Amino acid sequence: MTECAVILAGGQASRMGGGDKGRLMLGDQSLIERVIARITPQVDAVVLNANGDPSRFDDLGLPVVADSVGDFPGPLAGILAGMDWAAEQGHEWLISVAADTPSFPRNLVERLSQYNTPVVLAATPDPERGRIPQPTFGRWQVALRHELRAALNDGVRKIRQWTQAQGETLVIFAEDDFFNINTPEDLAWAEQNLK
Ligand SMILES: Nc1nc2c(ncn2[C@@H]2O[C@H](COP(=O)(O)OP(=O)(O)OP(=O)(O)O)[C@@H](O)[C@H]2O)c(=O)[nH]1
Repeated sequence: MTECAVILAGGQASRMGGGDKGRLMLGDQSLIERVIARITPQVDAVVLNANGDPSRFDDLGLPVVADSVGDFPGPLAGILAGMDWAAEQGHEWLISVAADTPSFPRNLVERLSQYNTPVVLAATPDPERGRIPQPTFGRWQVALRHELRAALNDGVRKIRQWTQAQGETLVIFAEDDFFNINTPEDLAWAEQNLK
């Protein structure tokens, strides 16, 4: 079974002051270069989800797909864009990862693919809440795209509002694997703590 992945880079990065968050440098590589390097060995094909002029990503050598629903509707629309691309390419399953999370697990796809339920999400352990879903990191059955499109057209925006209705499976990973970079302070922390 072939797996493909979408890198979600379609946000506005407002907490970072705008622009493409994935282009921020962390050490000698940008966030998105780190994400590409980490996901590529885990799947058969990778597509980038971003809005605006796609030619600004030409140097990355990946196909680029934009959101097809509204203006900045959130990552669920990026997952739909990835699913539509996956369907065109003949893939049955799609992995999603976020462009602002440079150190996600190297065994992400292996772990998520152990479950054959239509939606499988990564989660991290939490002493109080038990687990915290990381809903931009998931494995999605591409055939769900028609239902997802309908939900987005109905105004659904929160990923888990939709995934819980699909009977999501949560897979627990180690606590610090999904540190994501939202603010300049996060980037400074990552420069000190992430390799
Ligand atoms: N396709 C798509 N992806 C999005 C959208 N908004 C956020 N994302 C992606 O979802 C992930 C988490 O994004 P956030 O950090 O919550 O949002 P952001 O827009 O990147 O940053 P803020 O504006 O600071 O919240 C990142 O990979 C974003 O690129 C959107 O409207 N469309």
